[in-house]
Amino acid sequence: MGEKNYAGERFYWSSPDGLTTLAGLGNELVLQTDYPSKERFRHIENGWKRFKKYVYGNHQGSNGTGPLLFGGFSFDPEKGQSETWSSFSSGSFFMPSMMLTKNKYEYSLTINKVVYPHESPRQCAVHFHKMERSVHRDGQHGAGKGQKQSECFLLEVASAEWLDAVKAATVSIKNKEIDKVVLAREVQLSFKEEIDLYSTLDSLQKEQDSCYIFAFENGSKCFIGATPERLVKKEGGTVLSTCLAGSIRRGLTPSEDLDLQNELLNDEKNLIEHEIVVRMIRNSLKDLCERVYSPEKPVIFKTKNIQHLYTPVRGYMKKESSLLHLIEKFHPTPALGGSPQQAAVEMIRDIEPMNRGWYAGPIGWIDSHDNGEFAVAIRSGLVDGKEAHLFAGCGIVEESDPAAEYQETQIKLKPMLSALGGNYHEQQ
Ligand SMILES: C=C(O[C@H]1C=CC=C(C(=O)O)[C@@H]1O)C(=O)O
Ligand SMILES: [Mg+2]
Repeated sequence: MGEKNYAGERFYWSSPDGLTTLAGLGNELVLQTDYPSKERFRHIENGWKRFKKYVYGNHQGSNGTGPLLFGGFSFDPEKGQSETWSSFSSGSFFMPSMMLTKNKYEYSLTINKVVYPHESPRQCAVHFHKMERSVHRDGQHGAGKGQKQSECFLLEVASAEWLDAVKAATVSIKNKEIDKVVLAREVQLSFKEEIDLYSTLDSLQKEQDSCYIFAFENGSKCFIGATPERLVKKEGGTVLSTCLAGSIRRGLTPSEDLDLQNELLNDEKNLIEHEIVVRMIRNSLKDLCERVYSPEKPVIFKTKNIQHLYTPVRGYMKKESSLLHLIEKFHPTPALGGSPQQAAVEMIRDIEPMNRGWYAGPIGWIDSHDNGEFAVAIRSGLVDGKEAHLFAGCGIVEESDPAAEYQETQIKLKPMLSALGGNYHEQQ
């Protein structure tokens, strides 16, 4: 919805448990940062704090209603700019002019307005009425025209270099320079026709119901995806994070699927990949929380195309720590970066043959009470007219085999390829 008045200024978010769905229109307030360091999290936080001092009324609505920010951060602010991501800052958030929230079965409409000194209360009241009426008028838009089987050329970017990088990483791990690093690659798509964002979102929503579905529109570009990985959810003093790392394909029959599940639960290479993430998240939370709970062993998490090892981690904070501070502590977890964190990020910067932009960065929302939820923007793509850039990565550990990791990225690309609905032809 909102295409006529708000194209380029829209977002969509839905969490897998169906608890919170948000659709926002219009950039009523924009907070952006280009700080090339961890300072970027505080920069956004300070901007939001300053703004909140002037928020009228004490909003006590349910989750994801009232004035809130939606946005995200790039993976690595020190990587430098690229043509593809040129309009994306290292952190960018907006408070929508209008937002529809669905909490399970309850719908709420939020209208935000920044009031300037010259505006009278009457003018504001007229504005709120107008906005509310526009929702009813605009409500019928948004059904996807359907882009199924649109012809599309698919170009694998630097896959030979990526395989070399995976090999080089396993050598560094054997030499004890690093424990784990996540390496990602890019695929470029050129469609004959404009990509239909509605159909894409619709397919993701239907096909990837165990994932967070997100779309962040920025001018003519839209960053969109279906990620299974929560970074952090904060509700009052309760913090929930999720470790998702270690993967295997889905079986073609229920019994093959179960065999693969058992194989993954007992596979040493994948258990190491996973354990490194759990250790880091647990330790980060222990610094901030008086109690941290997580099961001893991972369980299986399935999406339509892939199965993962999964460990939830929950903590109760000692003293209030902000959501953006939690993001600063966690990002990037070893599910996206590696371990040790700094060495892994530097290695990615040096040997990964692409610029991640917002891929694998934190994306989500934060309300005026500092509650909110962020996911890690994987299984995602940047859509621009007829073009799309898709990304997929793998956790590399000592036992990693480049060809097997390549296969894993192929599976991770499937959700976006399917949602975009192309009839794909490989371009050499
Ligand atoms: C980096 C990605 O996946 C991460 C999340 C889950 C499992 C992963 C793995 O098994 O390698 C990755 O760490 C991606 O999908 O691009
Ligand atoms: Mg893996």
